[in-house]
Amino acid sequence: MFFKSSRNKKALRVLLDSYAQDIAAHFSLAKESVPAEWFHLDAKVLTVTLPFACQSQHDELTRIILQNAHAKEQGIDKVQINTQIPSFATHKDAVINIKNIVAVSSGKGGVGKSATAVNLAYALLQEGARVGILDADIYGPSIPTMLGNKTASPASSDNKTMTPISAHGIVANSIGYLVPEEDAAVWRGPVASKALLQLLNETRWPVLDYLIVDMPPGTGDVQLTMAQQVPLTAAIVVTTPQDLALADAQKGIAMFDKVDVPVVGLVENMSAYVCDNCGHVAHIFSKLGGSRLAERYALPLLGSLPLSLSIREYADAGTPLLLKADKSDAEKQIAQMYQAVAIQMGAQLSAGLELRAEQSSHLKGDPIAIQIE
Ligand SMILES: Nc1ncnc2c1ncn2[C@@H]1O[C@H](COP(=O)(O)OP(=O)(O)OP(=O)(O)O)[C@@H](O)[C@H]1O
Repeated sequence: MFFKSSRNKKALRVLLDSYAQDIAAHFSLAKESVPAEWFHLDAKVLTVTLPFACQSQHDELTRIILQNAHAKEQGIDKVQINTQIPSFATHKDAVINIKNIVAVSSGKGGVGKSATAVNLAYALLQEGARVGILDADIYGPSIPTMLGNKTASPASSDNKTMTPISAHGIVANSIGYLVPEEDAAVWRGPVASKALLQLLNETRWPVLDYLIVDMPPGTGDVQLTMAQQVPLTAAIVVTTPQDLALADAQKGIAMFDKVDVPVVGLVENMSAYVCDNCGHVAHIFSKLGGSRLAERYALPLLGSLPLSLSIREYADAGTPLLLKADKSDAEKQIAQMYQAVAIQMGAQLSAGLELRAEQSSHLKGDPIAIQIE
């Protein structure tokens, strides 16, 4: 080992402290959220094991660490960054093979909750996480459209459980794959909640780091029951910046508070429109609403996404914008915004939540293979 004497132990503490500072600053975390256990030093090689996926940041993190004055002093010349996403504690028992379930919700309809859920799922995948998506929007399932597989239907070998649908590296299930839209649209609340629990528990999920749940819009009894019955790790509230949507987003925050599910952050969608021709920025749905709401509730603003033709076109065409190989500059910017949301979500979960006492007893299957097309 590199540090042997007590004097060197002190040097090690100083070194790790200084790395913790660097990493916390990079991810906008408090320094206390970056514990010494993330670091392992062996001779001149520093291994950093992060509890969230951030593949796009590994090179930058390596650069930051190697440039750290203490690292230079101690002759560290190699950095290895690993990802090990843990399972965070929930009030209800975990679902088999799912480490963490994150609800994407909105107080108001049509604010872009499903588009956010889908793009977040692919951003998490690109950052190196294993991801599934569950469409809980029983009354208006749009995930099959956004994944481009409306006519798919989950196979069942035993008539009891379903194999989720694979879509460009993630897995999904939705009531939209199972029954005609007009049938589900007339279900009463208890039937809708039961259908969601069945979808969740009777799907044979591979081992997933995150299952993203696209909740039905609103904060009524159905949403409350769903939030209560599903072992949610945390929730994200999506809003547009105008007053009406913000008022409903507050109801969403209050709903999760009521059922003791932490809100990991807000996403402001359709925050501004940038004209493709002249670059003029128009705040169609008002300005800064998301950041003011985040401030009021002391919640992280995970990201602000523009009103963008590309977001709509890719979502409606069922082709993930994030996975497109030859993105235009504008598309690259949007992809980076979603990646930042994904990284912040993971970082904030690790900063704010306790670990599940039993990490692996509910993980019984094979992990989904990460295949980015
Ligand atoms: N940032 C954006 N820019 C442009 N169009 C968007 C954006 N976000 C979502 N959309 C589009 O707006 C429409 C509604 O989005 P979406 O279905 O995601 O909303 P929702 O909040 O889930 O709706 P619902 O209340 O029906 O569940 C879709 O056509 C989607 O492609």
